[in-house]
Amino acid sequence: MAVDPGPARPAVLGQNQYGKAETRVVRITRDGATHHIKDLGVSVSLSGDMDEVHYSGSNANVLPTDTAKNTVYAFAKEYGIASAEQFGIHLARHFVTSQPPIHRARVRIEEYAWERIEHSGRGAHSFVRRGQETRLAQITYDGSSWEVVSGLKDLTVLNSTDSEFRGYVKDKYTTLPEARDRILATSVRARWRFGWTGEEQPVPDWEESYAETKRHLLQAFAETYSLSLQQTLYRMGARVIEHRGEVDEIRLSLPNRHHFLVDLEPFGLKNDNEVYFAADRPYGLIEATILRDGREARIPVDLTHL
Ligand SMILES: O=c1[nH]c(=O)c2[nH]c(=O)[nH]c2[nH]1
Repeated sequence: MAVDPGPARPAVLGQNQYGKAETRVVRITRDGATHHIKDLGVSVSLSGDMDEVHYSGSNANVLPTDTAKNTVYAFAKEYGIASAEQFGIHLARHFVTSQPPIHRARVRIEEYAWERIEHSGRGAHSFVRRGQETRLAQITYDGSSWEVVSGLKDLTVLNSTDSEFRGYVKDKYTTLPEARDRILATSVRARWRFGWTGEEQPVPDWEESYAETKRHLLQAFAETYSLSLQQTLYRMGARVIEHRGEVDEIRLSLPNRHHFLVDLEPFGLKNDNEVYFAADRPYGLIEATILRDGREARIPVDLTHL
């Protein structure tokens, strides 16, 4: 008897693939007080004998996309991330050789590069994202008086240790575990207003002032042992006011770019503060103005429109 060819299909399945896109994995490797960071967005696309899941809904050949995500995290722990290419080769080989229905795996990786923040504090666990910031300036003149506000946005920084968050209010909706050693990461958005209002006063060296203000923001971030992002924010602003006499006021808007430890216990692996999931939203948003004592606050509260 001839094999049943199944129902005639007027609509035939063409190319198909599936997987988990943009798994954000941050791998910290600790070499004593010197930390190394790898930060990747990994997208896995698998294809092979996948007709049935489309035609009949049978999942018998389907490795869940959730498993693809878990594999990325588990491999980051077990094998480390020497390079994006090596990590991708490892993953692609795993999917094709361990699952007979999967014939092809494509792994696309975006790597976000970090540089160390040079500073005089202890440890080497402070990083700034390469590509860096956009500089901003706003100048206002009414015929007699000047107001200059400078600033920056998208200056992304990360401390892989020396950050805690504990002792906060707990109500019946609080589930956040206290953290004694967490990653602290943010994209700095800042505006600072100069005391200079007119030509009779010496004009600040704008280029030097920008470079130094940025340097102080970075150094304060790197050198503060953080009990909260609020405390770090205050230290960043205060350091600018303390060191840059030309600046009267600074406003900082700091998104708390949460990095959650991945639970690797289900795979029999211990996560010793090594593998993190970098969440993009929602994020905490911590904002404040720091003023030279006696000066007036004039920078708008909402920095998005300045
Ligand atoms: O530094 C922090 N400040 C907070 O106010 C806060 N809230 C939260 O959930 N995590 C954090 N972290």
